[in-house]
Amino acid sequence: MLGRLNHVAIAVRDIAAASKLYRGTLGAEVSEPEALAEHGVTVVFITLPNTKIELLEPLGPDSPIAKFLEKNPDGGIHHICYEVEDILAARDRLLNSGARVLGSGAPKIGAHGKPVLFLHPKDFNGTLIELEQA
Ligand SMILES: CC[C@H](C(=O)O)C(=O)SCCNC(=O)CCNC(=O)[C@H](O)C(C)(C)COP(=O)(O)OP(=O)(O)OC[C@H]1O[C@@H](n2cnc3c(N)ncnc32)[C@H](O)[C@@H]1OP(=O)(O)O
Ligand SMILES: [Co+2]
Repeated sequence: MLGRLNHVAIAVRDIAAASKLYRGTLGAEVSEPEALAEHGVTVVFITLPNTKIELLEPLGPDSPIAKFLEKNPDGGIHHICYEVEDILAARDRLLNSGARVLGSGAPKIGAHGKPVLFLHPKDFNGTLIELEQA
């Protein structure tokens, strides 16, 4: 079911400073910040030869990133995103297996304009998994 690793997401307090670090110190290609109010994040993507790094800064009062940073003050790896060929078939397979699909279970549109779903970290070795329609 799982396709390529689409991105690894890192929660940061200051996305401008983190972008400068990746662009300057690490010499990486970093996109411009994009506010995704419906997800409570400001996001940039760092393009790598084989995948991307997603930097996430809290946006708004109910951001999941703000809550994550309360427990992880220095930031850190927030989630990993796998591509799937058919996100609805993937969702149904996961639900049938007893795994928790977060939210209503209906995919939302993510930063790449594709449908995404999230799976509860407690069901997957303490790792928040995002699935994105390939
Ligand atoms: C979609 C746009 C963009 C894209 O790529 O396209 C993004 O990726 S946006 C990313 C931000 N959106 C989300 O993260 C949505 C999914 N997340 C959630 O629904 C929540 O954050 C959830 C359910 C993972 C946790 O929320 P909750 O309010 O329950 O917070 P708690 O601190 O109470 O967490 C409960 C429990 O889970 C552990 N936890 C929380 N976040 C993570 C994490 N990122 N990785 C691993 N574990 C996590 C937390 O420590 C708690 O464990 P406990 O042992 O009870 O302390
Ligand atoms: Co993501």
